[in-house]
Amino acid sequence: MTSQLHLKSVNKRYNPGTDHEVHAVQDLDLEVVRGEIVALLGSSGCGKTSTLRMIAGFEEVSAGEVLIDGRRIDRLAPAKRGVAMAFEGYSLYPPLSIRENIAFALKSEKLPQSDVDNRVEQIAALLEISDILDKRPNAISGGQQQRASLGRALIRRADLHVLDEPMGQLEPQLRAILRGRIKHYIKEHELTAILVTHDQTEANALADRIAVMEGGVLQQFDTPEHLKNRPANIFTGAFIGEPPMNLFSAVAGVSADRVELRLSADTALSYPASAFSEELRQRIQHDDGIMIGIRPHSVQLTEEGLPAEVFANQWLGDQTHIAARFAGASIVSVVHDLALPRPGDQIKVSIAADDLHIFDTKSGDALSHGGSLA
Ligand SMILES: Nc1ncnc2c1ncn2[C@@H]1O[C@H](COP(=O)(O)OP(=O)(O)OP(=O)(O)O)[C@@H](O)[C@H]1O
Repeated sequence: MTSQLHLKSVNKRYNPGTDHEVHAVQDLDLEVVRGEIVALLGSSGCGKTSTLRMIAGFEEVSAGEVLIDGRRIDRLAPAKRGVAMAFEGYSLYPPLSIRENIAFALKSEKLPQSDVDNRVEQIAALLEISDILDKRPNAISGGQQQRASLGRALIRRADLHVLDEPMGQLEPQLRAILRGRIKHYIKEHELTAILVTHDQTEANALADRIAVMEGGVLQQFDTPEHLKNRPANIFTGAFIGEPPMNLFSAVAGVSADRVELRLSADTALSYPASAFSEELRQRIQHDDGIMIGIRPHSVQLTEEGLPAEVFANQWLGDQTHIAARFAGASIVSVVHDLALPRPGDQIKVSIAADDLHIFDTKSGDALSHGGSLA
């Protein structure tokens, strides 16, 4: 597969050599293949916007290289990079109508006026801004401006589309509708896109692959499914998924026929040895510290599980989150009905070996998912 965007060991340092130096992006390697949608996801300050701004040319690369379609572009002016962008602050031209602003992006394609009109109408309908096409930017809302700016980017045929929090200012219902439409449009027109978001739902819905960043460091670059089922480390495990993964430190006891994972003096998970691969049994037996992770959706409430005491029960309209004291800490379970346990009730929880994620405490790296090595 051809890589359309290639970041090679890219670094961003703000205020280098001063007391205020920030190493915002650290040795970032990332390849986006042609036709792919990639989301940069992470909490505030993780370096995702700095990365996007370096690709677009609004911020210098401190070290490393950025290539688009095999061409090194990190020293070029933004307009010479073949990049179509929707950025907050990369504003619409105030004297032009929204229609003219969007059509302006097609100038270099030298199309007949009727084609320009059709394409503008089509993108405006997709983004639900048909009714404001003849208004000026200062006469419309922030959310409408954002969609106009997104329209101006998406209408172009560029080597790469760079979108910064493209739906950050829209209300949830409109976002949900537009997510599907925008994804379909990008795929239909075979565009390649990289976007920044701090919204997991948005990243999961739009992106083919998600780059999870924290502290300027890429934690994992993978499909939404793998991020959920095969998190590379404790950070990704805890960051991806709602409610967050339950995590416990544990001590492994491995005998010929059982594997015991001791979570506290009075709580241990016990499994037949055959539930874990031979290599994994060897590995956890010799590891000085492990953490085990269990997704709340995988914590089962059963008759024969380990005891826990409920302290909160939250019905969210389509599922219940039950929080209980367990192994000297707490555990959250998701149940898909209006579950009955109330605060103070005793429940029993079971965790299948297939649903366990095991991490090395020191490095944070995943050792296993569901009984076999990561
Ligand atoms: N112009 C700047 N000068 C100095 N430090 C900066 C500058 N821009 C960003 N930083 C710092 O670099 C780090 C990464 O910031 P960046 O904006 O890339 O993160 P982010 O993940 O996009 O956060 P957010 O979601 O809040 O925008 C942060 O510590 C931030 O304070």
